[in-house]
Amino acid sequence: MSHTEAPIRIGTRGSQLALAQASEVRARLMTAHGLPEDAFGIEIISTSGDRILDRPLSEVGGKGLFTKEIEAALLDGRIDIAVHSSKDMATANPEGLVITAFLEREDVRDAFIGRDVATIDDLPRGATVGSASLRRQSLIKRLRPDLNVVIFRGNVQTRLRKLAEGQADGTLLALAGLNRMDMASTATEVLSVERFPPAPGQGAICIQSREGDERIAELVAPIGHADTTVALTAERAFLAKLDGSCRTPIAAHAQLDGHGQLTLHGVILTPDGSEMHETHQSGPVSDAHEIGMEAGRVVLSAAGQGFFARWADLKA
Ligand SMILES: NCc1[nH]cc(CCC(=O)O)c1CC(=O)O
Repeated sequence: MSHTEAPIRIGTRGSQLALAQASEVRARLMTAHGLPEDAFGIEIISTSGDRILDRPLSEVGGKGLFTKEIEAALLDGRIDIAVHSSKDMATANPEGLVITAFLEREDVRDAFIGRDVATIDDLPRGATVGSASLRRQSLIKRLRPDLNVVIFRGNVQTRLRKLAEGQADGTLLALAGLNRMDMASTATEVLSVERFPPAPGQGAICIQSREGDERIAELVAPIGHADTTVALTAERAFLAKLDGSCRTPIAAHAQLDGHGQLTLHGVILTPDGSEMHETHQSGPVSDAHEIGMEAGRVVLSAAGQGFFARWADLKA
């Protein structure tokens, strides 16, 4: 069957993971509406996050790095739908764009990938772990202060190549990404959410469209996932509360109990992992945003002014 209308253009990064996510969105839209594959076009857009590979994400500008160029294409009308990893999105939505839906979350946990050993505990003293994420660097140093952490930038395939080449003894990746690329067997250890709390939004695909584009809003509505949306609302509110005031590592994970209650685990750490402040805040799912804000206030006041000042010293 061939489709006569102009294809709906889906914008995505070109990494294998990004393409897997865009294909999943297309497949879900095809199923939801009985549309053929050629009703959609996939447009690859290169982002600064794909091009700048020699510096940690926090130095290059952090959030927005993997989304800015795709959002510009959406605003310009070069694409109709943007597909992002929610984890890579800033908390402020650009003017003229809206988050149309979050898809049902994949596994939220991080995985350890060891070269010669299977687990973090089995790494020899002083072993090297590669990661570009401040959160992962900090959490692994907290577990194993003896480890040497090096910056690992690039997409999943690049990082796994660096690991295979011996640039590190282990690395950390989102299990969601590995699952989406049928690479779950690459993980040698799956890390629990309490021991290794994930990034806000980890494992959830986000769809963005132009404000007022009702055709796209209607098309996308059936593939949105209500529980994921609630969880992401809480996690992103926590991030928004902290974002303005610091660039310290942040972790957040919201869980629903199936009876209308949500619990958010929110965490901030120093980059060396020596100091951590965390809270669990619960309430009705209808208060997701407020629960996230409250968790942010709690960890901010527990950390105190000195927490951020000390980190400024560390950076200098
Ligand atoms: N820019 C990195 C990025 N953004 C989203 C994911 C994983 C997939 C997800 O969290 O949905 C990854 C790779 C990783 O952290 O291993």
